[in-house]
Amino acid sequence: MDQIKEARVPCSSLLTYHRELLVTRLRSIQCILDNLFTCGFFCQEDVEIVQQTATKADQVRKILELVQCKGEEACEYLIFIIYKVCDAYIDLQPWLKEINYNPSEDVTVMKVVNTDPISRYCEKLRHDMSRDTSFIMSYGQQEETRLEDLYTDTVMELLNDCNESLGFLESVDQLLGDHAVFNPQGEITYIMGDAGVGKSILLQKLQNLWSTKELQTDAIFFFKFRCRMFSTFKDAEQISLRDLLFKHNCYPDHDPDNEVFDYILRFPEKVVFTFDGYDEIQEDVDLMNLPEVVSPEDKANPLQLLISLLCGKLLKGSQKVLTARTGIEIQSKVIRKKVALRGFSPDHLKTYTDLHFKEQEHRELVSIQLDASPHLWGLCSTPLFCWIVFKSFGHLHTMHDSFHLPETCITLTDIFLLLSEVFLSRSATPAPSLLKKSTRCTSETFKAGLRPLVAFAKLALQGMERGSFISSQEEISECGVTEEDLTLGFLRPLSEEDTSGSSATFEFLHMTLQSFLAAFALVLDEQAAASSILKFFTECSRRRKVSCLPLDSCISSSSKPSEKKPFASNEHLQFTNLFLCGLHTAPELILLYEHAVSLGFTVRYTLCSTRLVSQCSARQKCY
Ligand SMILES: Nc1ncnc2c1ncn2[C@@H]1O[C@H](COP(=O)(O)OP(=O)(O)OP(=O)(O)O)[C@@H](O)[C@H]1O
Repeated sequence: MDQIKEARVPCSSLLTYHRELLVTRLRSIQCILDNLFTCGFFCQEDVEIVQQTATKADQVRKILELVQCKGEEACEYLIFIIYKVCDAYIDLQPWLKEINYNPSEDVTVMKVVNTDPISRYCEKLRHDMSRDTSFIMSYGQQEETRLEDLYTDTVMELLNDCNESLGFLESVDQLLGDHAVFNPQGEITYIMGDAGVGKSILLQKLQNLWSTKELQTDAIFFFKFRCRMFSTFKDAEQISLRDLLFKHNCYPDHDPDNEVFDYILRFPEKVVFTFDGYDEIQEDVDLMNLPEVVSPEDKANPLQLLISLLCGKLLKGSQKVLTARTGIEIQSKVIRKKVALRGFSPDHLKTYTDLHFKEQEHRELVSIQLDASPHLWGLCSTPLFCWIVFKSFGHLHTMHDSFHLPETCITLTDIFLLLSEVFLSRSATPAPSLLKKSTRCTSETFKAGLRPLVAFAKLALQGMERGSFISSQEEISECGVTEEDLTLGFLRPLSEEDTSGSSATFEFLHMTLQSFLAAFALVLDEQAAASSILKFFTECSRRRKVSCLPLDSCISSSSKPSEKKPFASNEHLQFTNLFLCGLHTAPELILLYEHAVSLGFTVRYTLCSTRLVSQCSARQKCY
């Protein structure tokens, strides 16, 4: 052991011998100064001497000079700082390997505090990411569930460029790995799936795993975006890549020299991006006529920045995870790996049931009903619908001591009517007493909740018509939704990162709920012309063939869609159409119509039922 110690090259000699390399590669001077000062090797005057030196290279020269004057222990400690804060001194890690650096026992007991802006920023990112992803946002502003208490794996099928199966992904932490990569040149991991199948939650899980260092990746930066945010900027608005990353995620503190952004530009492979909901992009910017963004210093339209990032024209080498609804085509040459989400398998559903219901008795009751109804079972393989069904089970139990869904409750329209009933009953019914539960009376709940229901439905329809999933406070008030109504659960607040504006904005709990309520509004609208109820049918048949997205126009010269579309996909409109079909037979609606008429509403029930049935009977099987 002593012999090994004697054989060591003194650290002061190493600093002399490799001086030139250190001068060119040593960055993050402040962290070195902070630690040398805290450990007593440098006094305040030494620190000031270094800080007053003009250039970075001269500052390093000064540090080396001073450290060498302080003796071998100080030199050894300097190298130890470089070794310990490896993220900040990434350029010097090969050098440590080259000199076969191994810290001595004496130095390892000394403390090194990481005050490097890059490492501090990574810590801040992880901290914020953990805070933002630890809960599943649900039930308006009132209830939140811990992600770890409810997250259940879903079936994740790996596909090749021809959409042939390459097997299944076993767990989310392997998502960024090399398994099933069909195109190593591509940089996008593309996740697709139907509405409510769990794409956003999968990303949330991925982000949460990264925040706790459980994800298999050496990425130290993680930026998350919802694609719809890119459509909320004004056409002429231009921002820099730096602002896009920092203002819409988290800002680096104490970084006067812009070291964090420089680092990101130098090491893009250390960055992971998630872009959720590519189908939600409103393509009303003429991308073909915008100049390509290739310089990270240039300001550009945010949508253009997004496309440049996805195509690898900006931050080439960074890893991108992109989600979109099934049916959105993206060229294979930019895709590295493709994953199709297929929802809960029977085993997943069992796990989810166990997580959702704490009482064994409840679990059994739910399982019996699921087993008895293949249709309900089918709906529950989609996590969103499963969540609604289970919430409704819970509601029925709390309010009415019943644990049975009505026999009719097997279509998606029924499920959303039940959800609406659950929401509306929150204001209509007083808190249930422990001893005496009220009797469930659906029609009474709907009657009592007609005013807020009509207001939410109007808001949903207006959003659909102007092509938006986001509502401002003013729009909400204009439709007659009150402060109190907001607590029912139909809407949830959007975080500032998801929008470009600063005032409060809201979205419906899920886009399918907006589609459902829009259908509701269509059948209740007393003003609109009779033909308007079918307007989305016409819209959908007109748009069916258009499926190109901005990414296509960026990476190839594919023809530009001829029409201006409010959304890249019109699935939300199709949902509305299908809900219209479903609604016309719902018994709750018949009662509600009667009530609405007695209150002076003119409703189109008869009209819509006759017209829609003839138009859509083929499509309404499960709606
Ligand atoms: N893996 C999961 N474990 C538990 N619950 C889930 C899971 N996936 C989804 N959910 C439930 O379903 C709801 C909807 O999921 P999510 O928003 O991720 O769907 P989506 O595929 O992104 O839908 P869309 O395409 O409409 O945006 C979640 O809020 C959550 O309650």
